[in-house]
Amino acid sequence: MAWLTAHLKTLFASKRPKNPPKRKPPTREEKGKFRATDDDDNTTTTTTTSPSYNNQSSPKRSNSNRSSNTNSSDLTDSDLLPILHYEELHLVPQILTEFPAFYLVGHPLPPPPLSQAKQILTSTDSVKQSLIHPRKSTVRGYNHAKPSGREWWDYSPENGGTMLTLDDEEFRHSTREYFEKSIQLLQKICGEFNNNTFTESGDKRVVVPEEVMSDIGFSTMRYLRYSPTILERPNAPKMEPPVASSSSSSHSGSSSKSQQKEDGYSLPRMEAHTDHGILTLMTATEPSGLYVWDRNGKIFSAPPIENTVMVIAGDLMTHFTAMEGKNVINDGKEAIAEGTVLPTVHAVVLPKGGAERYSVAVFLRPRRDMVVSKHRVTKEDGEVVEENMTFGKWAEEKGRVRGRRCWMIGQERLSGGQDI
Ligand SMILES: O=C(O)CCC(=O)C(=O)O
Ligand SMILES: [Fe+2]
Repeated sequence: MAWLTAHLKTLFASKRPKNPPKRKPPTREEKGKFRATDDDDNTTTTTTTSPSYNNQSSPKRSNSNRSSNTNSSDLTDSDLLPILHYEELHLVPQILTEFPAFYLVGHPLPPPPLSQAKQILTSTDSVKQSLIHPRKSTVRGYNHAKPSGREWWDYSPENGGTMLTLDDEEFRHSTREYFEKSIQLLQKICGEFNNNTFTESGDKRVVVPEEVMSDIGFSTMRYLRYSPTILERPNAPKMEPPVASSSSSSHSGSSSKSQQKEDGYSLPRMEAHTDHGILTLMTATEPSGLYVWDRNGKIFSAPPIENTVMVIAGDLMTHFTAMEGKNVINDGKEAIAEGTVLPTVHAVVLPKGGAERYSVAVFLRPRRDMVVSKHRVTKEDGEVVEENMTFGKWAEEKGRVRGRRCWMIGQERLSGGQDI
């Protein structure tokens, strides 16, 4: 992992421009709240990270809530992600510049639909087949990445969530309800960016376009299953020694070719990546195996914590919070200010032991035709023109970056480069 950390450190060590988007700094009291603190004498066994807003109701992080491959006694306060109360959403813009993720407690969401994830992802093969999108979309309906031991189903909000779904009223109802409430919550968080970001002259700055708050755009919800049984392939030896990976793993599907060259010794996983959209809300079953990276390459374990959801930033949030007048696509690192939220690099590696993991991820995304930025293009005759870059094009372009699933700020686009 050390080389990876070092690599990410280099990539994210951006110099600080002089003209960052301004936010009112949190008060001392507020700062104390979003920094996780131990509130129990027995720090080696509880490693509690209770924000000080209300110790009575604050969630405990017990050892059983920790990732099974993390020894909690090795953890210090600075290894823990912050827990925020729903009433403190105004702190999110600040928190997301300091941490790659936060847990939210006291939110108005119903229980996460993890049993629904299990229900649909353990359906029969013929049901799964019937849930595959006619044009094989990897962001609608059923998909699998067998070499990575993972399968997933994406909700289709169009037509009231009645397409590519189970013929089960209860399933449909809870799926739709969780999706809609989660999107409302993420939109509210976006509103906090607009309420708490200021221009040089002290006026409120519209960071997230208003339409993101009023339109679900191309948002979706994903149910995922990670299981060693998905990795199993006919005629494959049960266990092979580890092989240095050529790292051309697929995020979005599998082919028989990729299955053949896949390492025999592997754990169910999702490769390190950033999400396309604005914000992602996540929740999962144990065992965890979810990790997030901060802007300095520091890795945090992000196990599920009861009654909380985790929120991370996607590529577009970086774009929205870039320096005024600068553009991540054209200006790379120069567009990154202190108040810019970087996209959260995250990965899942299931701990050894054979257990399954289910997760739910709700992605807030704008409409695909939303113009994200002006994009400089050099024409054949050498003339440089500005073209509109839509969200759809942005996402497509990212997909073309070979071997990369992270939008590497400040790196040359499409430059190839090392896999991570
Ligand atoms: O399974 C998880 O917790 C993460 C899923 C994820 O990162 C994704 O689908 O983009
Ligand atoms: Fe993701």
